[in-house]
Amino acid sequence: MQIGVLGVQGDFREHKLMLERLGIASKVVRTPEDLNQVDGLIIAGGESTTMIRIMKRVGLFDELKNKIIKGLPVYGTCAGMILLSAYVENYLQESLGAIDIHVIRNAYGRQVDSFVEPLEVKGFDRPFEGIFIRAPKVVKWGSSVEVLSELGGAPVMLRQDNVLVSSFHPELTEDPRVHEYFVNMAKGA
Ligand SMILES: NC(=O)CC[C@H](N)C(=O)O
Repeated sequence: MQIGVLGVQGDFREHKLMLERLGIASKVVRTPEDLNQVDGLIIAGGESTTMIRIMKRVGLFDELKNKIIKGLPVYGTCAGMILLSAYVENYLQESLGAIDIHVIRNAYGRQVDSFVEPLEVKGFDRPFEGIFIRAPKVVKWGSSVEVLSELGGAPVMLRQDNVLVSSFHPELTEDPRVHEYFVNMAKGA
């Protein structure tokens, strides 16, 4: 089993390190061909508009969309969550429509308003340190979406079948539990 980390932009190296810590083989994905070699994909935080532009240029946008429909397990953090969402409410931009959520970009404020908050996550026996950096807020979600964690009434970690998203950054902590959760998803556990 090999997990891909979308390497077009953003803090994908931190995700790769986390997978390495878990003893999981990983690969930086930059082309549609790379995508054929992975059993799951992580989309890091960064700038969603830049990521879409690069993905379209290299043919990754449509290819990834098809693969997700066919069942490829994906996990998007922050900008990755925006990319996977069904609809971005406050900017005119495309998204992959992989999970039935509506998001508002930068809803928690600017870079200087970044914050850390302990989160209760379904299935975790102790809180997870949620790091929020210009995070998106989920404002609508469908009935087939499972909320795994919330903060102040807004979901911050959600799953729909093969798609996992979080508005926070577990790759910036020392805690591998969210990545472990995704690896188990990719293994079909
Ligand atoms: N840390 C992040 O990924 C920030 C996301 C960024 N604000 C966006 O809208 O794309």
